[in-house]
Amino acid sequence: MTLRVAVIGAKGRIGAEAVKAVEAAPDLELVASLGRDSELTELTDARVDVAVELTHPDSVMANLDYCLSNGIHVVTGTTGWTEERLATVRGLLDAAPSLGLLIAPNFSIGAVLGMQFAQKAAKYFESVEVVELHHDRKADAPSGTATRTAQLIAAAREAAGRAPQQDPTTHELPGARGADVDGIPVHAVRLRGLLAHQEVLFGDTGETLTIRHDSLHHSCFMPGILLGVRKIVDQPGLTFGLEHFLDL
Ligand SMILES: NC(=O)C1=CN([C@@H]2O[C@H](COP(=O)(O)OP(=O)(O)OC[C@H]3O[C@@H](n4cnc5c(N)ncnc54)[C@H](OP(=O)(O)O)[C@@H]3O)[C@@H](O)[C@H]2O)C=CC1
Ligand SMILES: O=C(O)C1=N[C@H](C(=O)O)C[C@H](O)C1
Repeated sequence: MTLRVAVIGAKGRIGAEAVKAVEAAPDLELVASLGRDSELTELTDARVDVAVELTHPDSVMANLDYCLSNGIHVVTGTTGWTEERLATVRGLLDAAPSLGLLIAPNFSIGAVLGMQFAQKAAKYFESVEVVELHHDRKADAPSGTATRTAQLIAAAREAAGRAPQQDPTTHELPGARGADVDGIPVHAVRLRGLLAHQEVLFGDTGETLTIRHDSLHHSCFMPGILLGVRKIVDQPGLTFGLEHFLDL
């Protein structure tokens, strides 16, 4: 069956790449491309099966509300997820139990593997810090990927019975030690010329381990997006993270 797909945020950096990827996929049909000035009713007019939502933290909730209230599955990579927002989308899904929603902090297979490796390493090291580096037009900090990575590391440390990291710093300029995500310091670099990069630094007596991933072109996110589109139609409810659709 050919899936009827829309891209919301079709003129953006990742959205424009997603348009090309969907058009090139033999089992998918691009039936709508929406920008900031488009009407969401275009989605229902075009009888969309799956919407790929790649916009902005300020607009994602309204887009998901429309889709999930109108029988459309969603794959989104937009950032800005909080517990409160997740509770809202769970409510929308409860009212539409046949629909699926994939929220993927990162669609790149390498980045997902990097997060998994970091989660695995977490219990073995006393110290850990996350450094994410992105292009200078990024709307949010820290990145969705870094936030998720830190959350996974913190959960793995807690499950292993590791005490929170001690930081003896008493004199600092505000921000010098990064953001605190569940007890893990996360540092955000913004630099023209970069795309999306992350280093997870682990340290313990006499050794360090660095897990680094580099996204060099937006094409790296496309296999994950296409996988999400194909899988989400058979996966009702909320799926958080592309790893759930991979054989890891
Ligand atoms: N999960 C992942 O793997 C990835 C996630 N991302 C995330 O995706 C999001 C988009 O990133 P990026 O492409 O770099 O950002 P861009 O700013 O390049 O693109 C966003 C696009 O969405 C459009 N837009 C804004 N509001 C709406 C709306 N209400 N309806 C429709 N379109 C809208 C913007 O229009 P206009 O140009 O008029 O403002 C713009 O074209 C970010 O949250 C980013 O972090 C990015 C890369 C990978
Ligand atoms: O804005 C971006 O570019 C990216 N956003 C996502 C994030 O915040 O983690 C994914 C990737 O890092 C690119």
